[in-house]
Amino acid sequence: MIPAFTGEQIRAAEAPLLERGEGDRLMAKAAYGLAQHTLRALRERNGRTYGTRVVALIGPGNNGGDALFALAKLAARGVAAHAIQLTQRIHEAGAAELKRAGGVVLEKDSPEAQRAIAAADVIIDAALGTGATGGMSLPEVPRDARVIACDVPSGLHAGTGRVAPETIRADLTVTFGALKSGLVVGRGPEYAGRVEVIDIGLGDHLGAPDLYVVESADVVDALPRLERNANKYSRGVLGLVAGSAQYPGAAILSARAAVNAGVGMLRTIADGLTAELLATEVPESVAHHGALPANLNGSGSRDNGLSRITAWALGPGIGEDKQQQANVESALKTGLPVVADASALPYVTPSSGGSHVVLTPHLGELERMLTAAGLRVSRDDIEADPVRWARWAAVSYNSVVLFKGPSTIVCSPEGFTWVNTNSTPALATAGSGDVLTGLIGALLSAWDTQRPVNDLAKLAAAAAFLHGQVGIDLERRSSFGATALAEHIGSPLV
Ligand SMILES: NC(=O)C1=CN([C@@H]2O[C@H](COP(=O)(O)OP(=O)(O)OC[C@H]3O[C@@H](n4cnc5c(N)ncnc54)[C@H](O)[C@@H]3O)[C@@H](O)[C@H]2O)[C@@H](O)CC1
Ligand SMILES: Nc1ncnc2c1ncn2[C@@H]1O[C@H](COP(=O)(O)OP(=O)(O)O)[C@@H](O)[C@H]1O
Repeated sequence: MIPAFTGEQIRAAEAPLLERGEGDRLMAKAAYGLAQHTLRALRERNGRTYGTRVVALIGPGNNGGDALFALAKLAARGVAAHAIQLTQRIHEAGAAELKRAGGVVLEKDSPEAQRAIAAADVIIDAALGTGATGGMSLPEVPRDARVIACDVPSGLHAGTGRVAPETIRADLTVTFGALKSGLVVGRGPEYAGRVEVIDIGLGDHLGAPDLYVVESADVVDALPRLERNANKYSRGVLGLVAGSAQYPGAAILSARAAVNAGVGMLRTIADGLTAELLATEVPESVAHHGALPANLNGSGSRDNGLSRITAWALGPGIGEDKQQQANVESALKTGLPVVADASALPYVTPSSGGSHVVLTPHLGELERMLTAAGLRVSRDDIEADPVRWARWAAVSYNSVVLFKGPSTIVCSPEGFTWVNTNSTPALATAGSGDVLTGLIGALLSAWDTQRPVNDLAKLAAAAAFLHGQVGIDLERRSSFGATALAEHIGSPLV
């Protein structure tokens, strides 16, 4: 897990060091890291560093200071180093160091500045750092220049990932002290490009992180182990309430994903066309036709095998089907681990959530969930601060909330947050969420309900990582749809 922090948290960690007079040392480390990555970008782009051209956009604060010291180091290596002064005041010691090293400071609107920008191999964006959220006019940057953001792209909110209209897209963000949350959620990944973290020695001063980014090692830890003496029941039996006359395909996708993710047994609850298709397309599934008994925990379920079910996956493709809606309600009453998606989400109420419940809304569904919980929130509000609203949902529904999107945000009701950025826009295809539901369902069917809810949230985040990894792997070969995703969903598990 990679810990990520808000801008406020980073500045709080920095404060005692600044009080001890270590500000210059921190800035020197940041500048060194920025210079090293700029040299690497120059070598990649131009095959050399000597004689190349770097322009830095310099704002009024320490962010500009970092870049001025970095430019000075580049100038000393034979790089033509130009600082564009965007504000009346810039970091004085940094500007002096740059001039001493042979670099140049240019006025923002001067013809020299425009020429320097047009000829730049690399542009360093150091207008604003974590101390600001935009409102500064920035020059246009040429398309063929590499853009490196200093700490954060200027105007990007380091905590939320919200961007100002003028924010420039970077190819690389060199960030200092620790990863910032805003670089991995919201619009952050789109604007930050690749992110490199430079250790500047904040170490012990950093408190508990704002959130964690999931890595492949976390996935290995989170997945259930296959025991030598396993049998199909001990591996877990997933009850899948999915599909309707209108959307039978969603049930097929979820069922296929659950089977390929290694569920011990899949019980599908469906009728009509969905049931017929499941019988041929997913022969591993064991069908239950007709309505579920309203009281599944009562006597009578043993005969039809429903009592063997260890977890539920609810919602893909049930649409307006009344019987399937009633089945969702019956399944929720069992108190078994549940993943609820799509049309099942409205049946989870703020009081019926629980520590074994994973809710998987996309943006529109999250908005509806929050509204149903009595919170006044719009899509725009959620997009401006997705972590905040995913947390509100997790707390309001006392459930794990996995908020799907380009970055998937997973919150436990205890306040911990994990983010998956291991994904590709190729996953934005109809049915992709149904596959995720099947995968989470398969993992949940083997879930030990004695384990803490935070571990359940980690499991859900691991599922998002796997789903993303399969998308990335498939995309390398060709474009793909949800059927291929379901077909390969187990591939990173082996
Ligand atoms: N946090 C750390 O551990 C370290 C931080 N460093 C750098 O320091 C940065 C934070 O420094 P600062 O707090 O000085 O913040 P910034 O460099 O982000 O600048 C904020 C300043 O910009 C002004 N400002 C904001 N919006 C403006 C606008 N639209 N037009 C004109 N001026 C505007 C503010 O009044 C404030 O003075 C970090 O991003 C990082 O680059 C480094 O020096 C190394 C250590
Ligand atoms: N731009 C994107 N980049 C990466 N992943 C995405 C993107 N858009 C959507 N996804 C992922 O694709 C899946 C879509 O799920 P969902 O919205 O429920 O679709 P559906 O209901 O059609 O199955 C989610 O896992 C989501 O995280």
